[in-house]
Amino acid sequence: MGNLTATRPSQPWTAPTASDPVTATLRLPGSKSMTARALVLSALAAGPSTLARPLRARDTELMAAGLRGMGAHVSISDDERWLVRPHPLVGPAHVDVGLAGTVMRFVPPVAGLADGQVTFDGDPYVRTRPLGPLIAALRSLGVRIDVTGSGSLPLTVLGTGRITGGEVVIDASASSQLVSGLLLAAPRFDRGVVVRHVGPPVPSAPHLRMTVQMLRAAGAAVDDSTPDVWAVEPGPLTGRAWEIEPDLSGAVPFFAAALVTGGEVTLQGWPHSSAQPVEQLRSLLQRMGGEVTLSTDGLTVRGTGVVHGLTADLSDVGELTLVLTALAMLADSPSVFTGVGHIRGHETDRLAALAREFSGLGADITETPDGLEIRPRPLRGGTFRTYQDHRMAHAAAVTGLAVPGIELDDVGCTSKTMPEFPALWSAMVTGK
Ligand SMILES: O=C(O)C1=C[C@@H](OP(=O)(O)O)[C@@H](O)[C@H](O)C1
Ligand SMILES: C=C(OP(=O)(O)O)C(=O)O
Repeated sequence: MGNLTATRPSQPWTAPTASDPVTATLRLPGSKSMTARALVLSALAAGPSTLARPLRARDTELMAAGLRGMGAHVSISDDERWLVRPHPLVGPAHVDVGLAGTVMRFVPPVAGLADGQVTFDGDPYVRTRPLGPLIAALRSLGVRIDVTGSGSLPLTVLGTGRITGGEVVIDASASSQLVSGLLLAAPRFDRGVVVRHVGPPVPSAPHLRMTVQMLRAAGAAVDDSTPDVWAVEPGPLTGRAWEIEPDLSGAVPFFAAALVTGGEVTLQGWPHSSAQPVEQLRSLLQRMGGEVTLSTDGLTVRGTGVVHGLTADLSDVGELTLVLTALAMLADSPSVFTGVGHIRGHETDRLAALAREFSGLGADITETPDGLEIRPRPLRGGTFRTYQDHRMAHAAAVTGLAVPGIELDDVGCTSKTMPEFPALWSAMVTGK
């Protein structure tokens, strides 16, 4: 385990401990997943688009820069409203994917539609994240790709301005993004696409539903009525005004603070109908002892200060595993999480990282092939390494509410999806 060296200087941080129940009303940044999809669909559309309240963070800025490098006009100077004016896509260009799964998997299909060469690379660790099935699928749909390194990245897409498309079989058990990437660009393929998944289950079903929903909102004809098969008709995408919802996964550590401290946290600006898995989250937090309500004020989570253990298959919501693990550490009974073997291929091997760092604080935690088993017992303060993983930092922050002296080696990794995390968190905990 252990990520390769990052270029960004690390930012040590001591997680604040809560002396009182946390009470906060928060306005949080936009959804990473919606911002990424809206940028891609807008760059491929026939007319201009706007993104209201997008996420400004490393992943989405890299997405904007990647599309801009291929010729799209993407203006992100206004925090509240980004503008995208499509323009014929051309190479040569270089796309820095950082550590972003969305950029590494959504942009290569777009590059196949560009006329010219587009090179891709990113942080050292991203080269280990699964990409092979997407490369193979794109090749079988008519895209020329040179893999120049020993793994999947770095690579060069030799775009010709068009992709034939058609039927393709893919094993997307490592990441739903392998399918989303193909679908988002597919309306612009000559024959559209029929993607058939064959293999162990595809994780993150809600993210695939978001892809289909946003494609349809942009005017694409998508058939997802057969399990594990997605068909996208060729046709123009329309430019539109995208309303980006607050990021639910980014809100989860704040909601967890309500459970741990017996407080109340409200996320403002939550829509009545959401593209994110709010019902799954509600059920998980309620089973752990929280109360989740939606009102005109927003989405509110209340806790009692007593957290219950949880046995759950988290395959739909793998990115929540880290904060739920922190909650499970503070629970009144054991927890068993399954269905998340694929998060070993996220920003770091998350199961190994969680087991290692929580063990270092005195936890009784066992890593299984596809999950974790946690038997709560008192934890002690100590160093918690984050491995460039924003959600490891979120987990450590939640633990620090109840355990004094949790020292993160680097909280700067939260810039991947929420640069303001340390400031927002400290303000919420200290009430200042
Ligand atoms: O499509 C998306 O926006 C995402 C899909 C999921 O990826 P995996 O299916 O690889 O888990 C999720 O974990 C990631 O944070 C965002
Ligand atoms: C898995 C995640 O990110 P990525 O989009 O880089 O896969 C995540 O944000 O938890």
